[in-house]
Amino acid sequence: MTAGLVLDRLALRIHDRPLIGPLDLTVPAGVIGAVVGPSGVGKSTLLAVIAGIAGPGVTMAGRVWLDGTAIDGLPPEARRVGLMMQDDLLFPHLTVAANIGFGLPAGLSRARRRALIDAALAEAGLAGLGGRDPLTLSGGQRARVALMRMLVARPRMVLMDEPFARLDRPLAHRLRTAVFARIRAEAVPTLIVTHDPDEAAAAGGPVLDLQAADG
Ligand SMILES: Nc1ncnc2c1ncn2[C@@H]1O[C@H](COP(=O)(O)OP(=O)(O)OP(=O)(O)O)[C@@H](O)[C@H]1O
Repeated sequence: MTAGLVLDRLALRIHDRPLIGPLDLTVPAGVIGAVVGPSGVGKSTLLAVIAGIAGPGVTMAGRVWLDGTAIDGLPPEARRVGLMMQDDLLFPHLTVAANIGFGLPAGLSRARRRALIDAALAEAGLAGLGGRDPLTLSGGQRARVALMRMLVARPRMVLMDEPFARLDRPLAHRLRTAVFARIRAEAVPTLIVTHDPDEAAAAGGPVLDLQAADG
């Protein structure tokens, strides 16, 4: 069994048009791989296929393995993917604490939920801000809420689509360093879509450079 995420002769089509692949990639547990390539080549679609949330026009051949199990036939909720996107998509009508709590499994006691949320807030440097409306936070703070919401769900892999692209460079750099360290500590395989060569290098794992599929 190969621990981690394995794309095995994965090829994607959009309706009748080949989009990417066939390609192979192995991202071991605790390693962050980067997906790069020109705009429109299919980077976001690749992540959506791995997560099981691609639209009906997208078809795939090949297999997606996670820790030795083929996950490509599983419903998205069974894949246990943590997603972080450019727009962090925090729920504006929920408090910061409730946004993080949204990632927690059902069935926990109130006290346990509260303890986990407080620990996540403290880790993110947001202690005391749990009652705030997300729209009153800075971009960097919102990104940290999105990270903690993802991590409290204990994902088995992490997929990030330009999560820092909207932040200014110094902040993006600081946040990226912290997020990468935190994700490595979770020891899950991770893929990040990026246009930034520095970010791909900082990820440190394999780089998947997508080019337009021929024919
Ligand atoms: N469900 C769908 N139906 C039809 N076309 C789609 C669908 N999903 C994606 N596409 C098309 O597939 C192509 C790849 O899109 P995708 O967003 O994956 O590219 P990308 O490499 O992430 O681009 P960018 O770097 O600009 O974000 C685009 O031409 C897009 O319009």
